Amino acid sequence: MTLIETVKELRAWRKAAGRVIFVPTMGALHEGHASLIREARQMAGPEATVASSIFVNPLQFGPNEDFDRYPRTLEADLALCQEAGADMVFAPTVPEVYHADRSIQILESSLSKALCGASRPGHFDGVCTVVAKLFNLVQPDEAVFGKKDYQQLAIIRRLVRDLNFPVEIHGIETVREADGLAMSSRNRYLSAAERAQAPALYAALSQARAAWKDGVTGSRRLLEILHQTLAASASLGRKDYISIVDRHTLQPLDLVQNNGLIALAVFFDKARLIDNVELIR
Ligand SMILES: Nc1ncnc2c1ncn2[C@@H]1O[C@H](COP(=O)(O)OP(=O)(O)OP(=O)(O)O)[C@@H](O)[C@H]1O
Ligand SMILES: CC(C)(CO)[C@@H](O)C(=O)[O-]
Ligand code: BAL
Repeated sequence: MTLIETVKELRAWRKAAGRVIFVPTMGALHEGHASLIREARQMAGPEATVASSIFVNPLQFGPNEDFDRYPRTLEADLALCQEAGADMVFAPTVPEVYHADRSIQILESSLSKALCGASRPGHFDGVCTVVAKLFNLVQPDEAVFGKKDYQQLAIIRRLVRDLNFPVEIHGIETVREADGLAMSSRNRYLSAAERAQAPALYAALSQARAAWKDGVTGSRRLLEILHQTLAASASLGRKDYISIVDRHTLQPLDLVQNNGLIALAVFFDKARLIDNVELIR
């Protein structure tokens, strides 16, 4: 596996790389990331190249967010990438990616207004800007993203459509701990007591999904079910949002016939955790 840290080296690598499948990350890698890289390896077969990136993107963090203390574990990350089947990892510094006097960025004006985007203003503009830059640098044929960050996946699909990036986007199922908690780099911020309560998020989402499968289609009732479970078993959590939306447009739904998404974000002190389930027949 090759480690590349500069744009110049990356450009040279790309000329010889053939078909590329790309997995962008912010590092602090876990089994969720490993599953994306393994999936990319599967898609690539022996012929194509699997590339990953590790870059904590300052543009997508708000002024009071955790950019400075975001975990940086490069050595362990490289070992995980190699074990999962990556051929190349691009791990640039911030000045390598952003010119100090940069003056152009991407703004998303629709899908980013709800869910996480509502409480993280500018976050998805930062994500779109860095993903566009990474796509221009790595020039992948296909790219793989996790459904844990469902809004991000929907916005990346829109980015590719609206700006004509020749990249096929794949969404991969969320990998969970044995007790249901969605794996996330930010789970390490949880205290023991918070970690014990955090599986309640997926338990509540699963209960609402089970009720929907049993015929409850009204969002109001589904949200009541969710809130009841969370009130009973996640007393340390503070809701940021819990919403039922169309899984493509991310617009709120009153009734869910098909193609719904229940998405939530809950703060446990320093850790803001997100999770979601699809309501698909
Ligand atoms: N549990 C998971 N299962 C599947 N994919 C995941 C999981 N967690 C993250 N991903 C995906 O990995 C990619 C990189 O995400 P990122 O590096 O932000 O990881 P993260 O663990 O979600 O970190 P954070 O806590 O910052 O959200 C994204 O496409 C994201 O959706
Ligand atoms: C897509 C991404 C790598 C852009 O910084 C990041 O938002 C992430 O890790 O999900
Ligand atoms: N996985 C999304 C990256 C972020 O929270 O900034």
